[in-house]
Amino acid sequence: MAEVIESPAVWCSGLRKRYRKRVAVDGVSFTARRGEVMGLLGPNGAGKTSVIKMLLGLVRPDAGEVMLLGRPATEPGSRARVGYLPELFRYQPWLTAAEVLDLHVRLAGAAVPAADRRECLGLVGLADRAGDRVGGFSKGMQQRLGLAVALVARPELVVLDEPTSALDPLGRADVRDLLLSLKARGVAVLLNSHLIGEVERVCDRVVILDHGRVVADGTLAELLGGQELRLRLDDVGEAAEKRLAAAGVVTREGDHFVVALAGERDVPELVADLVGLGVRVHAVEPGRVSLEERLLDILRGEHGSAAGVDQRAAQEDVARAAGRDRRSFEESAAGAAGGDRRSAEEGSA
Ligand SMILES: Nc1ncnc2c1ncn2[C@@H]1O[C@H](COP(=O)(O)OP(=O)(O)OP(=O)(O)O)[C@@H](O)[C@H]1O
Repeated sequence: MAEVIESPAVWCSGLRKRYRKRVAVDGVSFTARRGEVMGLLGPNGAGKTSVIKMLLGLVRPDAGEVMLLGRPATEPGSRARVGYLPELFRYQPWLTAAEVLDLHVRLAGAAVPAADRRECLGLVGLADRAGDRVGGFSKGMQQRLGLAVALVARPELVVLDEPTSALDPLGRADVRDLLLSLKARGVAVLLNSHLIGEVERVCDRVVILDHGRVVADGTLAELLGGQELRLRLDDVGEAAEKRLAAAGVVTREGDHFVVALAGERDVPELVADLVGLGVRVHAVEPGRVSLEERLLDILRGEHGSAAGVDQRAAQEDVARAAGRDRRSFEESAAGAAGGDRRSAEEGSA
């Protein structure tokens, strides 16, 4: 029997966009698979929203091709199974939340039973506000409504441009659960977010953009590399040092030994060996390079380079050892996220 190969949720190749003299997107290519949550990361102005808008036909690319769910994005029908939450969202203030959903269901030409529409509002925590006018909604409630709009027609691909920018921590946790439940149902999600912790928790794969180019593309495991172990030890003799070195590359951080585990995953055996060699073991903590550290590493390596780094070089770059600077990119980026707003084409795909 012939193998059925499912088309990717998103495939794009060589996307370019210039706004007057400014090159916003400079040859972007990537693939997002079905049932995968893919994160789009990068600093302000990197081109993330421009890429998203080109994928959805809201901005015309100067060059490049896009396929959505196996169909060329130039076919209007290719967006029928795509849900979209734009970065800047505004809904008709005179309509109720339920009416906004009804309108979008009609625009999508979808047949969604009333019970499913109500359920969708419930999913985003707006069940008891269905009959209230949107004009009286807080920003976070409007963003929740935007999520319902993106999800109501049961899309196979959901594109979310900063879906939690207006949400409180509980709302963010709700969205995380929502994304995981979409993934469990085989829905593909493309997520643009500055909240790196959020991306790290839910994404299978990450594409990092900088200056309009892809500077890294891979699964979290590929980007973050192997596991680290932090051990607080006393009385480490020569034999114990050798045993540690056999487990992986060892660095010292104060009274901690940090071991980048090279294949060895049997931590209890390592600890037992160390104890056997007379070492006093005070603490053993798992550690992994965070996506935030990796992102900063990549972006710092990139800035100022004239030619940009190709994806393979970038991936080799990210496979290198742990990041150094622990400044919170998430906080600074989230704070800056509201800073560079332009008029944007809005709407549902
Ligand atoms: N409509 C537009 N007209 C002119 N320049 C634009 C327009 N849209 C985007 N740009 C420029 O293109 C570049 C990329 O912008 P884009 O919004 O895609 O970045 P982003 O990565 O989404 O940024 P942010 O994280 O700040 O939302 C920026 O330099 C921006 O000023």
